[in-house]
Amino acid sequence: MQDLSLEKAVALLKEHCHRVSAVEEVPLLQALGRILAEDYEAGFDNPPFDRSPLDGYTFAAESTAGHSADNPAVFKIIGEECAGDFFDKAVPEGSALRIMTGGAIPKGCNCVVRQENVTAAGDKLTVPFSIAPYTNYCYAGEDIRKGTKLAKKGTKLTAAHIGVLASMGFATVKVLGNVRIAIASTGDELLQPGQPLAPGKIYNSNLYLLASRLQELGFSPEIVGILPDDVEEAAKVIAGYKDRVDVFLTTGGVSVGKKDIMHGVVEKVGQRLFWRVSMKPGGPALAYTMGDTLGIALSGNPFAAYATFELIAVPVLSKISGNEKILPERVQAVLTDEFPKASKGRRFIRAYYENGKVRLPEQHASGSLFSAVGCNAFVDIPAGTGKLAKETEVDIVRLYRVK
Ligand SMILES: Nc1nc2c(c(=O)[nH]1)N[C@H]1C(S)=C(S)[C@@H](COP(=O)(O)OP(=O)(O)OC[C@H]3O[C@@H](n4cnc5c(N)ncnc54)[C@H](O)[C@@H]3O)O[C@H]1N2
Ligand code: MOO
Repeated sequence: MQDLSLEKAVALLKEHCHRVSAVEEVPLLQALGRILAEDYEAGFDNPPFDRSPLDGYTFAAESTAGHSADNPAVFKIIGEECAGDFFDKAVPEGSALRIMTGGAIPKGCNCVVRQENVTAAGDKLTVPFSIAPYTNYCYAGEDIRKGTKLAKKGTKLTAAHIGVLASMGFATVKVLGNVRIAIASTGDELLQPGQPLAPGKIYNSNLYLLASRLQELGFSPEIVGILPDDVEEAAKVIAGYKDRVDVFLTTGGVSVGKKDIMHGVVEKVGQRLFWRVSMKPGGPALAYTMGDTLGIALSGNPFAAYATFELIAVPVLSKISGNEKILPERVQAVLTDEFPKASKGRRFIRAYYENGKVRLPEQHASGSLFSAVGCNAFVDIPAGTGKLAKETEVDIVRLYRVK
């Protein structure tokens, strides 16, 4: 089988997506972290009425013109209004209404004075100063004007979004349907963090990296754990997910080593779609179908797993979920550092992109993860490229929201 280009590999996987998830309507309190399936717009001004920001008195400010401590303005208090009440009559000139914070300012009034600054005795209010119209006055729509775009389709809902949607009366929201994803790592060398380190062993970082990245992208993967380097055993576990998940994601065991079990697993559980993609890192990526489930088996090297996850798996997850926002974005940028190695084949290197410029860390090995921290892009280096000098214009793949 000839190596496929990255684009062809992604296209092949997309052709085999059997399920595109349906939009769900969920109660607002269950929507945190979910992805909006449509744009949300304000249907009314919020607050819906002009209101008081203080506990005090409201009246027509004009009646205080020219008044002072020596010559205070005097009003007749004709009633009171708390937040939630609605005083539906107009307040006549020379009259005032006691009002609490959040109360609707009635007709005939256009200011509020703090109760500490005035004197009330029986129904007589004494105001020892003059006050300009619309002082201490909150307008309807001060927070959100009718028609404001509250959140766009594809937004991952944060606590603040949920609060805003609640303030606009939405009891439920339409979100993209959940994509069912299971994730496992393969390798007898792997230990779970928390276990004591032992000779020849390493900790399983891939599963933590990719499961977390999936969550960043708005997915909730099922964590399968570590599968042993044993075809029978691994195949048994993976076959248990057939048709139960949309995507079964693994790392490791896809190259040509003695323990590279995923080839044997695929023979047992499904049909191979491709093996090997013309790229570094992660070239030995393997993909298969298992009934309606897509299997994506990425290389074990942590940076290879990360890069191929973004470049191969994310476009597929974008298609299944209907969330185009998570797709890596292609832009051009100018290198601020040199990359001294020639690239025989197509290569993706980690980078930090900002304002048209792209910086490179020192370490680029597939087995090194640390230097990817803080990176937010990959440089896409075409096959047959020599050393890259500073100031070279390069193609960049920007990752979704990695800051
Ligand atoms: N003779 C050849 N050897 C290799 C080739 C080749 O073409 N011919 N390809 C190399 C390339 S490129 C890659 S990439 C790796 C891919 O190997 P596998 O995907 O089979 O992955 P493993 O062998 O299982 O692991 C590779 C490496 O990564 C470490 N690893 C694995 N899983 C994890 C994990 N969950 N967390 C952290 N680190 C992990 C593993 O211990 C190995 O060091 O093959 C090359 N070999
Ligand atoms: O993907 Mo391997 O990690 O290309 O060397």
